[in-house]
Amino acid sequence: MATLTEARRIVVKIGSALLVDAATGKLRADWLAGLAQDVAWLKAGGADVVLVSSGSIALGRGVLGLPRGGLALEQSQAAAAVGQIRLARAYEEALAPLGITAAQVLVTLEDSADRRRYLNTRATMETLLGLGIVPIVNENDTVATDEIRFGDNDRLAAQVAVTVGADLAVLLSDVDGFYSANPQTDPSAQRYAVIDEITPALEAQAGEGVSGISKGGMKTKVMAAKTATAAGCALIIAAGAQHRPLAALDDGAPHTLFKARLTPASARKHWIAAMKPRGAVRIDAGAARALARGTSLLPAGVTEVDGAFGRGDPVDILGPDGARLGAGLVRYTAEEARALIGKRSDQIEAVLGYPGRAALVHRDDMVL
Ligand SMILES: Nc1ncnc2c1ncn2[C@@H]1O[C@H](COP(=O)(O)OP(=O)(O)O)[C@@H](O)[C@H]1O
Ligand SMILES: N[C@@H](CCC(=O)OP(=O)(O)O)C(=O)O
Repeated sequence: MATLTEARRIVVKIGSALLVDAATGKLRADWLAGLAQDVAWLKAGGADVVLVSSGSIALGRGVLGLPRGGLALEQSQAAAAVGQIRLARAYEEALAPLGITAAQVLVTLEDSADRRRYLNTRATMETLLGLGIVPIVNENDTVATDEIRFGDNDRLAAQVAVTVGADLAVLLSDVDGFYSANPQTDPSAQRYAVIDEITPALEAQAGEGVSGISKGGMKTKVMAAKTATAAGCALIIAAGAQHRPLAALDDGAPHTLFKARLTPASARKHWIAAMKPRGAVRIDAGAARALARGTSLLPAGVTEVDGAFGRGDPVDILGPDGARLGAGLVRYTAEEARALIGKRSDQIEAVLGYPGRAALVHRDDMVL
């Protein structure tokens, strides 16, 4: 299990109520400065950090002078457009003094449902993290219609955690964990410290939020925990309102930990193995030996390509005798793969007319 200081890649979700003062509609800049220190501390310990931050609507509605209470979809989208620019700037200004570069990433539900967009998002996030940058993710509220919305950043955070293969997600909230009932309305509610398995009975204990500027309450947090833990990512719900909430968590502040059910790598392999193949590549004996040693599949070892697949699609990997060795996500279209049969890596650019990638199927995307 990954605790805060052991985790290698951490997604932290920040709710609107933490970042924006409900009474004034203003950003809580001192709190954000503390959070930036927490991020710098985690990065100094060697972790990659992704922030999923709500607050665009809460910030924007203050600027636009919109009344309290529910907003029409167009109003919240307009508020998000105004608020998001301020939100991104606030993170940039909080992180820059600590030598950390922030990047803004706005996504919709479709970006995780469509495999190519999903793989693209993943590649971009990987590049950003490789450069030491902290991506600040939010839903692209201005373009997302109701049907294609997450609508709450709890589930978005879990999706981001799965996408980047995080081993820990932390949902910072106005409550310090998951209780047997809503503690704001039921004083006898008890906080769970550790949850190994999310049962229907447990799920039924999660209620809506009551704070007014937040979305989803505990229901979406438990749904997020289900998504994350099934993909090998532990999830913590903790209170975020205090100064430096992550340092406080490390000092033993109360929280609820949902344990991961698999490692991120094994969860990914389960996912790949379960996909329906869109084609097949046959490989030679040398390539089969190389794959068994754990290397990626290069075009040089391919002898035949079947099917009409696109980039990122699952394909079967067949041995020289046609026996199925495994499956993987292919990095080229069927047409490109055919053109690359038997080619060395230094010939790829000449064949395709652009540099391309060395591996046809990367070992992280392969299950044997
Ligand atoms: N079983 C529960 N345990 C804890 N909090 C709960 C529970 N059921 C409902 N809640 C409510 O969920 C709220 C947290 O969610 P929410 O208001 O959406 O905050 P955030 O902005 O962090 O997403 C709590 O303040 C509480 O009112
Ligand atoms: N994307 C929306 C966030 C919606 C949301 O989940 O809010 P919250 O419950 O405060 O985390 C925004 O930036 O306002």
